[in-house]
Amino acid sequence: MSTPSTAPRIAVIGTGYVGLTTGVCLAHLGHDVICCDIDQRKVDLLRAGTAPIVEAGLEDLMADAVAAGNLEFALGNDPAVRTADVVFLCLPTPQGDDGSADLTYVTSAAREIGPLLPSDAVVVNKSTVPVGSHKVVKAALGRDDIAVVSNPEFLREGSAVHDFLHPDRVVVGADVPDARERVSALYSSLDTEMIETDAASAEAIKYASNGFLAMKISFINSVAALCESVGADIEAVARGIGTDDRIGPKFLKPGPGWGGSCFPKDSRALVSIALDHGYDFSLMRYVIEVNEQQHQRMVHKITAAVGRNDGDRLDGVTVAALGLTFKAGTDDLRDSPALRILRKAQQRGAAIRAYDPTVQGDLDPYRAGQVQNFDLATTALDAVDGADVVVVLTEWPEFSTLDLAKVKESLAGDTIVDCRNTLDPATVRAAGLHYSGIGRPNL
Ligand SMILES: NC(=O)C1=CN([C@@H]2O[C@H](COP(=O)(O)OP(=O)(O)OC[C@H]3O[C@@H](n4cnc5c(N)ncnc54)[C@H](O)[C@@H]3O)[C@@H](O)[C@H]2O)C=CC1
Ligand SMILES: O=C(O)[C@H]1O[C@H](OP(=O)(O)OP(=O)(O)OC[C@H]2O[C@@H](n3ccc(=O)[nH]c3=O)[C@H](O)[C@@H]2O)[C@H](O)[C@@H](O)[C@@H]1O
Repeated sequence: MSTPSTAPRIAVIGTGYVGLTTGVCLAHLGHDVICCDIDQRKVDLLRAGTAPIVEAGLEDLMADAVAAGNLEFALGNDPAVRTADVVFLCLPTPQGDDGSADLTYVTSAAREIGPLLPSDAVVVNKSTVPVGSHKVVKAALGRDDIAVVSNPEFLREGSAVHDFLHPDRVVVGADVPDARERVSALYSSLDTEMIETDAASAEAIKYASNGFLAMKISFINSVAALCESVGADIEAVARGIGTDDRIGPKFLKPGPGWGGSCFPKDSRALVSIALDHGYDFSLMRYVIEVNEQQHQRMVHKITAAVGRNDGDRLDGVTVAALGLTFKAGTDDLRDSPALRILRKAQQRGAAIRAYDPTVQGDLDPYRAGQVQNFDLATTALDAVDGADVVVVLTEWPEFSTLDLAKVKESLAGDTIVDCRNTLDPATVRAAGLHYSGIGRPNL
């Protein structure tokens, strides 16, 4: 795609999951984009044509956009922001000690770029930030002439490119109509619903979306627990309720509890935002509590699978953990339920031998720290060899086609705990193994 001569120049600050996807996709849509980051390793990889994250289709689109002359990468934000018409902030907003969102990355970048921006530039906040943050960003910029627009992002890791280019909606919130229109125009070639609103509502939409989705999963996990008690099958129940248009079939997959870089921090931030404004969002507090119970329920399943009682120690038990990322299709280990559950098993004395297709070879120090004290295997069967129990924690497709005869042969124990309902119980049983899933009847 060639760059139209009137194309706005876009600077994207932060090339993580959101920033890189945003930069690459906006360049793909024909805009003139420069992606900036302070991480030398990332910028070196990007300039060499390698995406630093696992994300379907991203590297190919990136190569096309670079070849078309629409996309560049820069170390640091100066001088890119000096000539930018629109600057996207795609910076981390991690959880602070009290559960609130930590805005430090966003405000320090805003303070840095404020004095550098040309007078007609617009700053777009794509990071997930508490309601009212547009005012905080504006104050940090220190510029009365620069409008701040909220344009929250709804992409999922693993399908980020698809989600960006085929969104259910694009939300653009600003208190200055002209700035809102300039940002909305960047998405004009997408066939989607545009939700144009004020900045505070746009910021609230993002937290309410993530909160609602987390609630849906906590709900289905609770129904799965009930199914186990009453002998019903959660797969049938989820199908039965999901066909009601008002409920919908998505986000009704039971599992080990929701995790990842956003739901855990955003659900807590929502509780914190509400409290700051005098409202006790008790529903959301329970959604979080149910999720924590779900992790604990998985540990109980592991304990039961090796013939121990609830609460017993797991000394002498080797757990073969299949999957470490917070879901399939991503290499992200941040707040992964798999890690939480395995750490709990470890605290009870279990040894962990883990396999994940994205946790291989030389890991960067952050990832290596996440899986510290795990024995890392290079194949699923290698992890299983001599273990006392197999626990499927991430729904990687390769686990649903495991050679169960070989598992049976090499496993010291006799049970697969399937925290993702990714295996067929009858096939597992036919291989001579016990099957323990989520909300599935024990036949
Ligand atoms: N990961 C996801 O799927 C989604 C994340 N979000 C939100 O988007 C925001 C960003 O999240 P991720 O992309 O996951 O974060 P990330 O941690 O993957 O990426 C952030 C990037 O910002 C860079 N950075 C930090 N300070 C900088 C500075 N001063 N100048 C330039 N670059 C700097 C870091 O080096 C890093 O590459 C967060 O608020 C998150 O809640 C929203 C939707 C989806
Ligand atoms: O703000 C964000 O960062 C993003 O958070 C989620 O995206 P993501 O964290 O990439 O992953 P999801 O696919 O939503 O899964 C989150 C967690 O819920 C779990 N999950 C999801 C769906 C389901 O039916 N059951 C279930 O247990 C997943 O395994 C995972 O642990 C949202 O889906 C995105 O819309 C949002 O932009």
